[in-house]
Amino acid sequence: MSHPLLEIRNLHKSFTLHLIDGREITPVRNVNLSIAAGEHLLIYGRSGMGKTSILKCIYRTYLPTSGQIWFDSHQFGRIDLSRAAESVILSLREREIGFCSQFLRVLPRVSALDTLCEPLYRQGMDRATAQEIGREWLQRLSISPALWQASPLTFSGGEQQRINLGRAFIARPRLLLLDEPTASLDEATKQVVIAMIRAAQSEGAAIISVSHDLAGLGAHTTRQWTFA
Ligand SMILES: Nc1ncnc2c1ncn2[C@@H]1O[C@H](COP(=O)(O)OP(=O)(O)OP(=O)(O)O)[C@@H](O)[C@H]1O
Repeated sequence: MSHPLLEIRNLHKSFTLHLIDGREITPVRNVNLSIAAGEHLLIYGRSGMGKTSILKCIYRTYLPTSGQIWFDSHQFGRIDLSRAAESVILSLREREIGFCSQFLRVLPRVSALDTLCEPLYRQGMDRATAQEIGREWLQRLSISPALWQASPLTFSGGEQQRINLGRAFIARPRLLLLDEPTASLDEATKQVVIAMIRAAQSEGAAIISVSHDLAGLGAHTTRQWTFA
């Protein structure tokens, strides 16, 4: 592999279950993996094993219990995401690392176009330019123009999922973390999403997907890792 963009060493994540006698569980135990630009790694494994928790540790939604997550940042050089300051993490999320969770968090009364463009607004891009890019993405995502000014709150599950993915992709992050990107999509929509992921990969993004879709998405990944 060429020089890794991300390198995880001995990652552990434990949770204390305060509501159940303070018991501790450690779903993420001694995880080591790395990924280079232009690669797509698929993490596969039984439900509840800790796959999503790995993505959340990388994105720092979760603070790792121990281990290191080295990221080769454009802005900050090689940096350990498990120890980086909050301000650094926020800046990386704005410019270098995208995350698509399984569920879209929608603000009421905000249109699909603005929901999609929000990562560009946050970068300081002017609204007209951002919306031009946003409209291109809505087209690419096969969202009907009749829905562009509507709130995604009223959208179908598959439409919400596409807006959610678009938000992760629109700022062209160098590292994309995708949690079940093809779940709950019909075949045609799944192909749209797979094409988007492949395009990001060919533009040099490193992608880590957590997915049960070995036959569909899995066929387009460069590596698969069974997490057990
Ligand atoms: N914030 C949290 N607090 C307590 N326990 C948690 C938390 N997040 C995850 N867990 C627990 O950690 C374990 C792993 O969860 P995780 O969501 O990472 O699994 P997964 O492999 O992604 O599952 P699935 O394939 O079903 O999405 C589960 O037992 C879950 O209940």
